[in-house]
Amino acid sequence: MTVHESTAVLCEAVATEVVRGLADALSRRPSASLVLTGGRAGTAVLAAIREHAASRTVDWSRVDFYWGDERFVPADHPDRNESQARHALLDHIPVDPARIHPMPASDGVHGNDLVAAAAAYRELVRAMGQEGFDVCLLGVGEDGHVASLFPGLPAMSERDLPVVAVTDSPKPPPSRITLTLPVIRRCDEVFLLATGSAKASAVATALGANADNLPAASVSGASRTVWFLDTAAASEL
Ligand SMILES: O=C(O)[C@H](O)[C@@H](O)[C@H](O)[C@H](O)COP(=O)(O)O
Repeated sequence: MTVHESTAVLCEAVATEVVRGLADALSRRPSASLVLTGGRAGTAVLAAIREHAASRTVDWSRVDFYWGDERFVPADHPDRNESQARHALLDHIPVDPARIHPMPASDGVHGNDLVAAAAAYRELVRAMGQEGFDVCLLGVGEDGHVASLFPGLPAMSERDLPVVAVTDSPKPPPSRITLTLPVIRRCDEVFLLATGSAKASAVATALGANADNLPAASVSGASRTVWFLDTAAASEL
């Protein structure tokens, strides 16, 4: 766990760790993979990566970009995590377009068929085999959700399928696609992001003795799990 005095300092710290993790993976393999998250903190981290001095040390053309979750809305809808990620980072670094793997939109090849769209992304993730993603970013919600895994909802109980459809998200919009716990737990490094006093209760619960099955308390990386907090989000620890 690391605590930072401001969101800007937190984002710089996360950017440093993401760049390090990707560069390390690329030193060992032909490609690396990064799972992006939606939300304000997740998007601010992407902008920090864009501005980061060491960002140039990463051969971005060898990085595969996936999403932890996505809102099932039209591709040009402002709610799309993909649009926000492209604006904050992907449009500004030398990526290989074929290595950007957005979750389907509701006006894509699967039309408004959320189940088919989730199944298509499931096959994409399955094609990775048993190897996990290298780095996974997860914003933490006020209720302790991560990705589109919400407390007590069915997606939290999925232990087989790596990707599922969500139709009952308490955080609008209701229809989403999300990675599930088993595939998140195969990620090598998981970085959880929480800023602001509204997250303080969820953070304290997730890191406390009675986390139960809070989604944010249920995820971990295969080799490393780091909580990045600002002082407000850490204020109830
Ligand atoms: O698609 C989404 O809504 C996000 O993936 C979601 O999991 C988000 O990361 C958290 O709700 C935190 O969002 P904030 O950082 O905006 O509070």
